[in-house]
Amino acid sequence: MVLCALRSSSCCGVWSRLLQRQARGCVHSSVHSFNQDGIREKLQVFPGGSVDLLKQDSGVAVLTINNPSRMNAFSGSMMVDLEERVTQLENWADGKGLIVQGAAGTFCSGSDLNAVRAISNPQDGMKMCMFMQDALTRLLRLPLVSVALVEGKALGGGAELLTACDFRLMTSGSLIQFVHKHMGLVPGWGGAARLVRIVGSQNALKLLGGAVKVDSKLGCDIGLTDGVLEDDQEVTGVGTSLQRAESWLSRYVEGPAPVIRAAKRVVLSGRELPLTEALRMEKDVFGTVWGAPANLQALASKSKHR
Ligand SMILES: CCC(=O)SCCNC(=O)CCNC(=O)[C@H](O)C(C)(C)COP(=O)(O)OP(=O)(O)OC[C@H]1O[C@@H](n2cnc3c(N)ncnc32)[C@H](O)[C@@H]1OP(=O)(O)O
Repeated sequence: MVLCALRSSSCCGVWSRLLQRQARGCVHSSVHSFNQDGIREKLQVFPGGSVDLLKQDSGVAVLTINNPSRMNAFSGSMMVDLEERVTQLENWADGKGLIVQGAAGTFCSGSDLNAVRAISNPQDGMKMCMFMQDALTRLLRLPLVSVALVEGKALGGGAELLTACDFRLMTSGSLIQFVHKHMGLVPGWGGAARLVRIVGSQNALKLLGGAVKVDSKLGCDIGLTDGVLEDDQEVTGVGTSLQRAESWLSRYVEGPAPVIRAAKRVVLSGRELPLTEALRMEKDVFGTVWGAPANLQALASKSKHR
């Protein structure tokens, strides 16, 4: 993953502290007394559905939230699945891009309400929340350019999930809604913190406080959505939504994997670190591409950028 790959090139500062936490396997391990194995066991008690990963030769993987009979709600075992898929992606050295989608034409309806009812005590709720914060923080920090493909509905935790990608595409009939207020909740999977960074605090407060239904137009207007795809049924001859999402993503992942992954790393450090630390990190990442094969090949070809 991004942090693992940078381990050798940085030994101080904020990243170092993050690296130490990551090395212990969890974003929260040094913040809360958080026993990941304990919560994993509790989550496995609520089975159903799966989170499926397809790694393609193109360097673009597809992660599918798959529980169609419950509108792709996250069962407990799917939360564990998600964390395991993120680990697989962290270890995928050739990867460049990631598309996160829901199965059967809808994105994700959040937590499985059956599991939510069964673990409604605050202690277990907070453990689940820390587990998902960890998995989604690591998803966002992957050295892959990631895009959420939103078809149908993204509700509650489903809306939080899409904020853990670099970009969001919506099909024209799709809807994003942070319904937490209607459930007597606020986001807990890190969705509020990420939303503020994407749309700013004013818009984030409107979306959370009003449980506003965000269609593709509003999504584009406030910067939550990066592109709109026609619904599959409205389109003939231009492929499925997934194919169109792959086509949209292709311009950002075209080229050698080390360069694309380096681009994600410098953006990530710019987004997450104080300037001095980000500059140090940028220098370290720069050192991994300067004089490397892609750089030497470009110099030898005397390329022009017309
Ligand atoms: C982190 C905090 C959270 O995420 S709290 C959870 C927030 N999410 C919700 O409250 C979603 C509640 N569900 C809904 O509003 C509707 O089911 C939506 C998604 C709009 C779909 O409506 P509609 O197209 O009419 O289908 P439907 O209601 O018949 O649903 C089909 C079956 O799916 C189920 N389902 C749906 N969402 C969930 C969920 N989050 N957890 C568990 N089950 C869910 C429905 O109960 C329904 O099942 P069944 O066919 O009645 O057995």
